[in-house]
Amino acid sequence: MLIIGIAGGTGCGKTTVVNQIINELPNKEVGVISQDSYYNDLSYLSYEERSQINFDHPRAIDFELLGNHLNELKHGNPIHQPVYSFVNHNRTKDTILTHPRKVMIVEGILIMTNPQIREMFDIKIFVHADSDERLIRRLKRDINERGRDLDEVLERYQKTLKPMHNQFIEPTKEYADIIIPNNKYNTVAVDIVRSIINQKLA
Ligand SMILES: Nc1ncnc2c1ncn2[C@@H]1O[C@H](COP(=O)(O)OP(=O)(O)O)[C@@H](O)[C@H]1O
Ligand SMILES: Nc1ccn([C@@H]2O[C@H](COP(=O)(O)O)[C@@H](O)[C@H]2O)c(=O)n1
Repeated sequence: MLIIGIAGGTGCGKTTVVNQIINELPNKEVGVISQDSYYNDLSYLSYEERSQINFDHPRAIDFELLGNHLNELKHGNPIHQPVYSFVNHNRTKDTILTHPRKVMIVEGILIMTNPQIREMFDIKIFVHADSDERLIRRLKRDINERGRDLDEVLERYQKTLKPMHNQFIEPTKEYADIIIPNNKYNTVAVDIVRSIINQKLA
């Protein structure tokens, strides 16, 4: 199994790049794991308490479960990937049965901050977009898709997102084998990653 980690700040376009990469690849051969599925289970907190959590700090992620799941997949076993609700700030009761594939892509802002997880990646990719571009995209996406309003996104950006990005996420760029510039759609970089995957699948 080839495991590809794709990191980068919020709004840099990780999900979009992953979708572009897997588009046109046989879906029985490539699987995707999202770090968002591995936010800690916060069922013991009220909604108000959950909304105060710093979701951009590495301790917000259940890396133990993510590591166990990647190990299971490596050993050929299926996993039950949790499903996350951004609206409720919590895991749902649902899971997605995820089967091992020849190529597994793991994407998320913090996946390269954890040494054990980082070591599991055969290829490490960092998607870069400038912070103003990321903020604009994040605003539009969170308002349209994640049930947020303007003040909420801007307050989170100033209080946690920006400092956490600078402290934890941006420094992981140094671990990357490939950095994808993504201020604009980057079809050349996507084609290169897809051809690496095709070589593995051949
Ligand atoms: N290169 C790009 N140019 C313009 N908009 C983009 C680009 N890549 C992604 N987007 C848009 O930005 C938003 C955030 O992208 P997404 O892939 O969800 O980022 P991430 O997963 O890194 O948070 C989405 O609405 C997406 O359509
Ligand atoms: N309940 C939550 C949990 C996380 N976030 C934000 O999601 C961002 C990571 O997801 P991307 O798709 O943007 O990579 C992260 O910056 C968290 O602030 C949230 O808003 N609510």
